[in-house]
Amino acid sequence: MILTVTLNTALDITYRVRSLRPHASHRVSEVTERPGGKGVNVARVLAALGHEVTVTGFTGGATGRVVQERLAAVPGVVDALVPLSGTTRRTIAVVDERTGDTTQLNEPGPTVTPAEWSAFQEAYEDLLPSASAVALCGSLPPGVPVGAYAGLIRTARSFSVPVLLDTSGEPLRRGVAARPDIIKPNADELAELTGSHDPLRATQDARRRGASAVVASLGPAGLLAATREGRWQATPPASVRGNPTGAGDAVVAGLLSASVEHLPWPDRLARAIALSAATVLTPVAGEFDREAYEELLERVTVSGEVSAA
Ligand SMILES: O=P(O)(O)OC[C@@]1(O)O[C@H](CO)[C@@H](O)[C@@H]1O
Repeated sequence: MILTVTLNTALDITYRVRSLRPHASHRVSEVTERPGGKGVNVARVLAALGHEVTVTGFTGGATGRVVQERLAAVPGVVDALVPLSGTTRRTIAVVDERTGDTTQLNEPGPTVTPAEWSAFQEAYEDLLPSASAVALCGSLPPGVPVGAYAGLIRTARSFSVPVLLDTSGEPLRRGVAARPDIIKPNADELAELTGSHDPLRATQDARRRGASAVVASLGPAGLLAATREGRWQATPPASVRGNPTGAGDAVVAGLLSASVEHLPWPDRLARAIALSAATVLTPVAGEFDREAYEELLERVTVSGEVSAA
């Protein structure tokens, strides 16, 4: 199975409003609720692609129960979430129907006690022997040490399980130094990590800092990958309009799915960018339009060069 870790799970609430304006009161035309947090979205996409997936991280309180009930209804996803005395957070995405823009409000999440953090690390070690790959995704809730991902990467390596890290800020910086197999920053996260706003330089710099492969998601410009095997850029056939929440999680799912199938990098990137674009076309994170995905996969462009041996 593929293991996804979401330490800060969430109940993702999406509101659609006619037109979002600061200082105004709004009527919500549609509300959707989904189990979320980045690794949960990754798991839902992987399961839809036919992979066996186990979800771990923390869950607690009434919101946590809703997240678990909703997850139980997703075929192919096994729930291995660790209980928490605090309450799982909510995130709110507000979609402006007029412009299609999305505004995201993410709660910080519940405080994790040292005993709960230890319980999680034990559960994680028990899951690793059955994992073909692990994805460490999203923000850290209060109480979890800032070097948490670095530690989880080292533990995965001791079990010879490849790791993809998708986070930001200091947890990303420390995680990169622990030498993950893949990181997937967006342009801002990459610039914050390296201090460079030139994506080409920044991806190379992030590799020098410890990541074996760097796949930067550059929004409508697609994906830029720097790996040991070579460098590539993957672009969708045309820019797609819709809800971008979860587009990065679909990239992670595509990369993991293709890497456990041992596909070459250009195929991994093609799958990732097609899934990401197909996710933008659906109104909520963690879901994608399969027909659109298959059609986009035929038309994505991957250009680049293989490194000299
Ligand atoms: O606060 P984090 O952990 O960085 O991000 C959380 C989150 O906004 O990311 C997903 C989209 O990628 C949403 O489903 C989710 O709630």
